[in-house]
Amino acid sequence: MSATGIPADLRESLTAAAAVPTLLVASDYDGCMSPLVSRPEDAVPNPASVAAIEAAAALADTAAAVVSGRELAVLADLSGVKGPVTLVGSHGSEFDTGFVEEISEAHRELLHRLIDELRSIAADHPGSRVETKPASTVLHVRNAAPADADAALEAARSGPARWPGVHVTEGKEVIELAVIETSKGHALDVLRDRVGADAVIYLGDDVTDEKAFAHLDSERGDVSIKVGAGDTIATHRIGDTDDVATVLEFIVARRRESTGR
Ligand SMILES: O=P(O)(O)OC[C@H]1O[C@H](O[C@H]2O[C@H](CO)[C@@H](O)[C@H](O)[C@H]2O)[C@H](O)[C@@H](O)[C@@H]1O
Repeated sequence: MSATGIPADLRESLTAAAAVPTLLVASDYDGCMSPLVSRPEDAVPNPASVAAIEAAAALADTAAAVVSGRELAVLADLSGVKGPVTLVGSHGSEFDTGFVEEISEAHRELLHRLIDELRSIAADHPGSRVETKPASTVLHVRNAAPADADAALEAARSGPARWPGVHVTEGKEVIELAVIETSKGHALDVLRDRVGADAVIYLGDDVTDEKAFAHLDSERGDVSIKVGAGDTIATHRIGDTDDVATVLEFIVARRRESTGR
């Protein structure tokens, strides 16, 4: 998609948002800034998206953020995105100042039990693997044969996902079990308040991004953009990670025109 290929209604919404006094532009990482790949540690970002989000953050009265399910330190490492872009990890619960909810000893103890349990499920289903993060653990089945993937996910759903205190999110070829509640929507509220944004633009592709979309309001000028297929409450949709770069570049160009810098 070239800039001229951006759907007319989305161009109109982005142009209006780019003209507000203070703007926040935020994107998800995996599936938006970075194409989905087999191994989570190989998820490198699209350089054009990195350049555009950094350019947005450098503009007057404009803030930019990447809000990801990744652990914050891993997000910083993998994305290579530099300040003044704000990075938020762990599905909106991990800021550079720490977690929005304190991770207690009881949380840590539960997390260890969850990791042990998911590792034992993964061992029984070839091709699946376990990712660990400070407040959650993820069972990945992208590289498992379909029957193994289904069986591994079902074992997690009917087992540790039902334990008390466990917060479950099913994403793209994953089930994630967290010991605290997470919300990208809450993260956007915090960022909006922090910078006093008059409008927020957010791009996301996965289930946890729906919580972010739910905190946006097109009536007040916010723009929600779903990337790829799947049900969504977002008001706009684009195709893939290349389109994300195109949209971010379009926002920067329009914002430059409207701020005159
Ligand atoms: O909120 P996001 O930035 O989109 O992070 C969501 C999860 O992304 C990662 O998993 C996904 O991407 C992997 C690499 O492309 C892919 O292999 C996997 O199937 C996807 O579900 C990450 O590993 C998770 O920790 C994030 O929660």
